[in-house]
Amino acid sequence: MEKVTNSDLKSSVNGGVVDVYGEDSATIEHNITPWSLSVSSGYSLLRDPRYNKGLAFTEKERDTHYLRGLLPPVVLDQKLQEKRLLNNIRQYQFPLQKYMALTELQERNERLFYKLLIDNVEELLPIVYTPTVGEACQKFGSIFRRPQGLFISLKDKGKILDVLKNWPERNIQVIVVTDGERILGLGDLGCQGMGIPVGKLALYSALGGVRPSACLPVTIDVGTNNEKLLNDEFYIGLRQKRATGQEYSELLHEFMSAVKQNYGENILIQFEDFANHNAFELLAKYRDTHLVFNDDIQGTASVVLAGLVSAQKLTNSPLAEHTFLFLGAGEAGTGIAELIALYISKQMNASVEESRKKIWLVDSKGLIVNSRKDSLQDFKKPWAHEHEPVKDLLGAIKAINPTVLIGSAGIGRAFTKEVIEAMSSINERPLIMALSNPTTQSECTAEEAYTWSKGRAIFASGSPFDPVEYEGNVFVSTQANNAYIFPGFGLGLVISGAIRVHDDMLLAAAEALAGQVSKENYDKGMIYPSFSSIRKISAHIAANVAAKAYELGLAGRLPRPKDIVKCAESSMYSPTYRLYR
Ligand SMILES: NC(=O)C1=CN([C@@H]2O[C@H](COP(=O)(O)OP(=O)(O)OC[C@H]3O[C@@H](n4cnc5c(N)ncnc54)[C@H](OP(=O)(O)O)[C@@H]3O)[C@@H](O)[C@H]2O)C=CC1
Ligand SMILES: CC(=O)C(=O)O
Ligand SMILES: [Mg+2]
Repeated sequence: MEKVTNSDLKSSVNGGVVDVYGEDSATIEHNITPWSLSVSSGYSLLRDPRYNKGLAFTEKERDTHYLRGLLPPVVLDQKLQEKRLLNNIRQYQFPLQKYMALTELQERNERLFYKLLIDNVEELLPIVYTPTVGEACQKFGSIFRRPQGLFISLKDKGKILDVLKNWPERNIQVIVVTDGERILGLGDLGCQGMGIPVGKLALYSALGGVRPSACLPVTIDVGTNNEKLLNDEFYIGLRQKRATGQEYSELLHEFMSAVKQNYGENILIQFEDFANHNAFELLAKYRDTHLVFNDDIQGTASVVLAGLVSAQKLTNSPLAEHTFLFLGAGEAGTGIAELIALYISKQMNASVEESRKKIWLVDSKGLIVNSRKDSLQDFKKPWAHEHEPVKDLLGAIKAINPTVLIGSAGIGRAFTKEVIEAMSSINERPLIMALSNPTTQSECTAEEAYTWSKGRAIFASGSPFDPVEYEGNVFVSTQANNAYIFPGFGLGLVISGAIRVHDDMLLAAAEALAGQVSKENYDKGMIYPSFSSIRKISAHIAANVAAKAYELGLAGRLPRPKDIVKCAESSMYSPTYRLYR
């Protein structure tokens, strides 16, 4: 097995660009940033989240690093610190208080934050991620304490490269960027969408093992059309309507160019929570020139496909024999539909066009059918099949007889009792996914799915639900959430030095995830593995993605490691404290 060293990562991740900020090559005409390196000690060491260990500094470290007297006498190990923090977090009544406490910890002692998150992932994921992160974004202005991530606004036009240079870390491997227009199913939250890239990148490190210092959250503020926020005195963003058209695309283009110029060819840019009209366009525009990945379109597709592949064990019928119906034909809905069609086409040796025929989508105007084709957005057109118009979901279920129902409309409680009953009357084991986030927008609860289907549904949801007891049986639903995919997917791109994302990598990631579902999981009715083993899962996803990158000739990091799973595992960030000399 090849050992991954920091210098390997440095040269491959930045595409060989080591003089990142052009300081060495700068001529007298170029402006440079006067960054300087210094060794942290004393009071400033305690205030540096990356190196602070709080009460865990040893006696020797306290002597060497001028900490005597700045800490009380006790020395606690990381385990005890973790226990104390968990106790404190559990005392808070409201999830938002827990979110704020965890954010403060991240800002105070980064390694302890990640240790706590990794060791208690099932308990804390709903806090740093959906559903609580949604509430945090809604109230971001009021709870704002210290800025996290990089804010780029219309005011920075022409200066985005300089803004990037203000970020203190140089060896960035992953950027998650949003413009805040479609935050979960909560709509336009403008600049307050920053909670999402921050949360996603926390998962990149905790779940996928990408070093926190290599992660850069970015929010591009082009205004907001959310009147409530525009009138909110605590709103943190630009107080104007959203820029659109040329003004929008020029700013985004400047950003995309500056990122590549600053960090090189191998920087991964994950688009997150853009409204669909921009999301599809940005992906199409940059997928051939940048290492880009749209989490809502592609990551969601991969995670849902994994769940469907894994569910074959419970339904006893191959994917090609299913009929799929979606409520919601946007980024998530059409992204998933397209990957299912690609998967089936490969399985059946059929064309993608042929494979699309068993996949139907409903949007706000009803079933997508041929007679609507002229007025449809481009990304919906492949799904316009020959059928008479059907106005609503229940009508579509009756007309199409689906075996799988997937909710991706962001409309809470759209899977009514009638909908679940209709699915249960057609299928012995109806497969139902309520993908919309946060919990308020979920198409139905786990309890509703199991109760209304009389315990027959195979159910997964975007946001988590507690296990449900129904007629003496306990049903454990799992999360169909792209959080299973993007951390390992990104790690796979990073360790292989990939230069582009290919759809076959999404299939490879889905197969790796499906392969991690155990008999024990199936016995409980789960179609995804438990999040408690997510680092192992991520290593397998990363390995499959990296292997695909090598196979497709898209990997820049040569030679190919012999054991890619081990390579992925050994590349993962560990938050255990280090000793300071
Ligand atoms: N679990 C997961 O991992 C993920 C979950 N999601 C969730 O999926 C949801 C949708 O996201 P996304 O696809 O990006 O959003 P989009 O805005 O791209 O798509 C929403 C779709 O829902 C349709 N819709 C809206 N209202 C209704 C209605 N009343 N009846 C029928 N259809 C309706 C829209 O129709 P029209 O086109 O006519 O306007 C559109 O097709 C969000 O809640 C998001 O949180 C997203 C990504 C990942
Ligand atoms: C999970 C996610 O990416 C979303 O709901 O947008
Ligand atoms: Mg998203």
